[in-house]
Amino acid sequence: MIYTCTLNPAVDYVVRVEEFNAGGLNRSESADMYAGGKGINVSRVLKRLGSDTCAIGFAGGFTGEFIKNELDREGVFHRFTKVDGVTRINVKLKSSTETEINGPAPAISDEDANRLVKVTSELTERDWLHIGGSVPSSLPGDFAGTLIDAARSKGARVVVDTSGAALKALLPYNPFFIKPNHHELGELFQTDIQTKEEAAAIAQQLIDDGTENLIVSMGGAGAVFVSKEGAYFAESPKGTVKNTVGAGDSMVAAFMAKIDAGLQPHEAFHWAVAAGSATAFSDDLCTKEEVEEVYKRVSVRKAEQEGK
Ligand SMILES: Nc1ncnc2c1ncn2[C@@H]1O[C@H](COP(=O)(O)OP(=O)(O)OP(=O)(O)O)[C@@H](O)[C@H]1O
Ligand SMILES: O=P(O)(O)OC[C@@]1(O)O[C@H](CO)[C@@H](O)[C@@H]1O
Repeated sequence: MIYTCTLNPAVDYVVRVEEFNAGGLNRSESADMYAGGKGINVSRVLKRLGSDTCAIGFAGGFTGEFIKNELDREGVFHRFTKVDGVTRINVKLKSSTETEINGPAPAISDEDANRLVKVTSELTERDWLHIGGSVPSSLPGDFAGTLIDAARSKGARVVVDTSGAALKALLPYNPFFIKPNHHELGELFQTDIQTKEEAAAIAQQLIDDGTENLIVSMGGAGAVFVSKEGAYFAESPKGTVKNTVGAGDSMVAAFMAKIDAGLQPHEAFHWAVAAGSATAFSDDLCTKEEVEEVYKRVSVRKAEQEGK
């Protein structure tokens, strides 16, 4: 079972405004609400791809109920730790550009935090623990590490999808898989990554330090995969981009689903890029059929090794 842990879930409120006028009254043409947050997106895609998954994390208030109802509607198992506060609403404004306003997390009590640690300590060596997204500021700084220790002590495989200081703090846990985008990877090394070759060279340093598999996503420019077996480059297929929210999460879901199904990592990478692009080309997250169609249009090649 692939457990996804979203410490700070959200209702994603997606509004479309033809021409956004900052400081004026805008009327939206459409407004849609989705159960959001990185782990929740990953679980929704895993379910669509046919993998066993369960979403965990903290949820509270009417927004927490909305998320649970939506997951029930899609048949996604969940086991959230109920908190007293209200789960946030994140505004995703689609106009000529995409603007995001992500809300703050509700306060999490020590008792609720301990209840979630107990859930991850019940995993087994057949399970995965994916931890994604921002960490509520009321939690201890090393909370995600505590969850990882609890899951690892039972033999579970750990995947981390955070950024900035949170990602830096979790790298010493040697995750099985991480997927920063090129900005997030550059931020870790205080550099600006422009090309796939630069991304691969920096990713290699993290592999040398103990991360097992790493995808660097680069939006419409494609992605890079690095492991001990070498580096691969993928080109994103062309298409009409409707929504990139959750494109990265779709990649993570497809990579885990295909590894869990026994595929080689570079093959799972090919599916990951297809899932990311399939989500970018649809209004909501990708479906299995969309991923299969886009897969045929993704090209992956092994990177030349230096000196060859
Ligand atoms: N314009 C695009 N055209 C085609 N594919 C795209 C485009 N933008 C994103 N993708 C696909 O989605 C993947 C992930 O995109 P990106 O690098 O933006 O991830 P991200 O920053 O983690 O996204 P998010 O945090 O919004 O989920 C890319 O590697 C690519 O496969
Ligand atoms: O504020 P965080 O936790 O970093 O990111 C949350 C979020 O932007 O990530 C998902 C897309 O990856 C959205 O569903 C959600 O709103």
